[in-house]
Amino acid sequence: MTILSIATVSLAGTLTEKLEAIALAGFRGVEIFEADLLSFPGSPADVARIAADLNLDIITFQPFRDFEGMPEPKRARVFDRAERKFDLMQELGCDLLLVCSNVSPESLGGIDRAAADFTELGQRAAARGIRIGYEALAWGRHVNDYRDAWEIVRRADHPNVGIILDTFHILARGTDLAAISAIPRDRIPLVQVADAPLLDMDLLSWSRHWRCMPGQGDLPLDAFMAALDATGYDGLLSLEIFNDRFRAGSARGIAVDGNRSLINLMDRLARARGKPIQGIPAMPARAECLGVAFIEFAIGEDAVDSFETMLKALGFTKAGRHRSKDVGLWRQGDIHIVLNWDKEGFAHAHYITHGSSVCAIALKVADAKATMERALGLHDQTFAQVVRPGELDIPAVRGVGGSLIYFVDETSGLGRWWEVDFEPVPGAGEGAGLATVDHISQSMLYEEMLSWVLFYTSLFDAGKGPVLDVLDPGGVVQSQVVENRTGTLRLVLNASQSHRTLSARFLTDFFGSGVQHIALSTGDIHATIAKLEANGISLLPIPENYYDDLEARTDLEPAAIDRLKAGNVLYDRDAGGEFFHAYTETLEGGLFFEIVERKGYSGYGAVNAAIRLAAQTRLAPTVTMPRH
Ligand SMILES: O=C(O)c1ccc(O)c(O)c1
Ligand SMILES: [Mg+2]
Repeated sequence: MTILSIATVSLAGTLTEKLEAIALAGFRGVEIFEADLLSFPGSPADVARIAADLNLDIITFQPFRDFEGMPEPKRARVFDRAERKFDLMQELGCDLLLVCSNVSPESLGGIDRAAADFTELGQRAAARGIRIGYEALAWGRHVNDYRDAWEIVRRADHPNVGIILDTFHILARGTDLAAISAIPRDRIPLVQVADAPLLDMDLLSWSRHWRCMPGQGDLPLDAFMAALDATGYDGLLSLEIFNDRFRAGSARGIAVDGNRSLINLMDRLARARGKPIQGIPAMPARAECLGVAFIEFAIGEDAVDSFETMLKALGFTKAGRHRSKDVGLWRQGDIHIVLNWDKEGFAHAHYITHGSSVCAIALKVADAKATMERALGLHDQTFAQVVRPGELDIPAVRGVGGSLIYFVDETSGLGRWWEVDFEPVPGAGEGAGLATVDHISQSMLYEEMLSWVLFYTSLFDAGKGPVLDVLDPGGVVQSQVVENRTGTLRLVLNASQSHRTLSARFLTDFFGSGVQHIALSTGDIHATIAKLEANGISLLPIPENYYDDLEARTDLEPAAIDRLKAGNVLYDRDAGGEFFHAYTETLEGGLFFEIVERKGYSGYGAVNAAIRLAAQTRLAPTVTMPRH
């Protein structure tokens, strides 16, 4: 049966905090890193007790370094050191020692020499009821390939000596996976799992700082899992993630992410092979997002007038009044905006914490119940509040910054949410040509970004784009897209390590992560902008220099450039077509809208982001409006 585990090195905190977070996140096993034990103010037996109380198995003690191929007299000393660690492991109640391949310049190569060392270590370990797992580090001095490690283990020919496969070391070097299926599964005591973004850097730094949870990076983990599955392996799967951000994050949050990432990985494998995996509960497939049903703003009573005025100016019409609460529904094209200033319930709590802001996003899915089931299976945080008679109970999970993501579908009646909850308000305005929500951009803490990438891509049938660096006058902002193939789910996640970027200042002003901008689509950006301007909406002014450069680097006619300039419209193009976009000036609270027109284009205008950020910074250099 598959047992999920994690190495203590993956998390922040003291050893006790780590163990508690690991147990709470649903892991059954833990790998104790030596450094965590050395800094623990108690005996190994104390650690064993804490783990037992938490119902955690200490599956491995690691790493044991620079063992094989040492010349005498070092060789004798290495065996003495191993015996000391066996003592410690017995106290710890752990029977598997991870030996990683030797990196010492003093070590001698030679497969038979290494094999002989492992035979002897196996004999000594067996006398203590201990097993040895040999792992090839990608930067090992003589052994850096799992195929060589396996040959050594095979020749050592001792039942207590096996091979530990670590996805990072194998995939980072692009090692061929075919040889995995030739390893008997009972010779693999442990498989360590880690992902990583593709980076052009030395293997050691890449491994020690940039590993991440499966699904957060770019390594071909599905191919590895398929090769491993061919051996029939169904034992321990342990996350071993060296990552600077995770070490600075919350142990509990990162541990939950880890568990979620493994469940998601195994769910992918189960689907690929068409057979469930023992020990991993089956769950519905990733949900297809069919679009944004509505965006809900929690606002103060005193802000209702100004918000409604702004929505009107953007071309929205009041379409409904909530039957029992201070909530209004506004509509334009297929865009629905809910304004909530009720004094009770979730929205109010959100307003108290964050000020006027987006408190919920409702997404259309094929089956809301199945989506919720998957969310539960992934340990996503579900949400429920008191539902008054006559109101719909819309299933929801917690999203970025404590906001909600609602799921509505067409099959369960949830799709008619507005008819149930709202009294229609007659009359329709002419609108400004805005048709759909194109994308939603969320700003968050740098440490959170990978968590939300995993959250979205494990729950929804969506992928992630590359991490882009965007220059803000106050620093660098990292930007990553989460989107599905049809473009019905498009999110842009932003975070920065500087405190002076617009994205970071949004977090400070807003008391947390959240929606910073909403992009609305139009079929004719020039007509839409003319309407908005006539309605008194100020668009973000774009400097002349931008248009001079655009003229120099594109084949756009001068008249077309003049038109863009007049409307403060930015331009981009890709293989699919053209993109036009403009921004409203920033509203109270740091939120703004983007107006976009896509003509076959599938990106987000990232080349223009620095221009936009500089323009916004010029308009709002340091002070922001009070929020309450
Ligand atoms: O970076 C290291 O030294 C190291 C140690 C132990 C491991 O299991 C590993 O994968 C890497
Ligand atoms: Mg490892």
